Amino acid sequence: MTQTITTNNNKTTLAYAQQLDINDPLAIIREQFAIPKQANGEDEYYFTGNSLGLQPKLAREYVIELLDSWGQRGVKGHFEGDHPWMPYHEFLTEQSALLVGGKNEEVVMMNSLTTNLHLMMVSFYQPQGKRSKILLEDHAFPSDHYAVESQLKHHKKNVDDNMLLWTPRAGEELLNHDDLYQMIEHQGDEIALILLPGVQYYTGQVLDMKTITEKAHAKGILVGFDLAHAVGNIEMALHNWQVDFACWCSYKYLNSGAGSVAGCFVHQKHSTNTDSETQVNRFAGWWGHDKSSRFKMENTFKPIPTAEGWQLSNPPVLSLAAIRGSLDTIKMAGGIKELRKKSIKLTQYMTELISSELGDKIRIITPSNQAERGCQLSLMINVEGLDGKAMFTALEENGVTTDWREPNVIRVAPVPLYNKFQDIYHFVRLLKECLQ
Ligand SMILES: Cc1ncc(COP(=O)(O)O)c(C=O)c1O
Ligand SMILES: Nc1ccccc1C(=O)C[C@H](N)C(=O)O
Repeated sequence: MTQTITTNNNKTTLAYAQQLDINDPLAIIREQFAIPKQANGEDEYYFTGNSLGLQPKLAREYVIELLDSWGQRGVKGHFEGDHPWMPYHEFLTEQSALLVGGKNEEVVMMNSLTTNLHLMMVSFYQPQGKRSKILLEDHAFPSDHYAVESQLKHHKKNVDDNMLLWTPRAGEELLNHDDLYQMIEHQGDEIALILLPGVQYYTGQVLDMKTITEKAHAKGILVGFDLAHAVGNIEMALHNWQVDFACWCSYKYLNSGAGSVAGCFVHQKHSTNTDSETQVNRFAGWWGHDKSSRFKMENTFKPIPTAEGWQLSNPPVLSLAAIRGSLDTIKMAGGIKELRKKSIKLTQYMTELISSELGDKIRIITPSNQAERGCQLSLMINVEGLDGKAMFTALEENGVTTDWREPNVIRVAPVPLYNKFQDIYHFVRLLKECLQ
């Protein structure tokens, strides 16, 4: 396709995007990733790090290293080598804690996201008397809905009466925090748990986790966050915000491969009590048991007094190896602070280019304020007779990978670890051509 972008001002030229790439201190990190190719052999314009992140070369290297250790050592690999499997999850703790702003004692990589949501609700959804409701948002990722609904049923609670939904106002896509605060104010003593995303998967809206937690706690409500779209994307301070728990997956902005092991945060205030009568109840397994006596094979569960005390099984170490490779790559880039700096520039540039090149043909439903959005922009096609799904397909045929989410949004996420400013230039150019 020819380049049809107009050059009425500097920002709309390819040269401008090239200049941004030259001045980008993180540009070199792209080389640490495997970039999928188009049929013509050129790099894809990949914008779906919000669904599945690209493969870090270190992830591959560490997985192969682990396979070799298994091949060479057999069972002795649990205890031998540079990265023995027994404590393998511990190699991930420090970097994971930095990503969510938790203490090392508050973070553990284990299980999968929805599994962890369930385990956390077992511990932190304890309906008592009229305080029996769970508040979530109406458009929460379906898995979260199903998890909440099944937890209510598990407690023999009527779902319609006990699922409280925070819904955008009529005709709006974004959630209005004032509406949530009103619900907390007026129905707070009926709510046992608030479970919300850190970043909403459909609109890309960042929620004010700090204020939500404060307001909920003032009414005696526990708060958990699903950070699938937040971790590795925005900066967080879960410990200081006093968040009770959080769960996230590692295959989006954490680039650890499909279905890779997930993360979990449990605030210190809930884990230090190991008294068998008064400790926070949980579904327990041997990997959560005190490490020094784990192999004594005794029947009394003594939880590790940290988030690790919620582990069930010895983890799939091949997956942990991929996560370690990804976390080391993020560290190489300078951590989440540096990623966020570039991310803000990428989304800002994309917003400006869409606005100047496509005007009102595209409506960005993601908040325009930087504090309320991360990498992802959610686009609606605003042209009579053109449907978004067809546009998504046309982009795909031109080497642009985005994703389509029903009912009518194309999600694009320029990711600071591996996206170039030039990717954005080409995305807008091709979108413009597809729209014509
Ligand atoms: C917000 C959110 N919650 C839950 C899930 C489900 O995750 P998993 O399949 O890893 O349990 C996803 C992604 O698939 C998600 O984006
Ligand atoms: N794990 C997957 C497997 C297959 C297809 C999509 C996913 C996703 O992760 C979707 C993502 N959570 C989303 O925000 O849409």
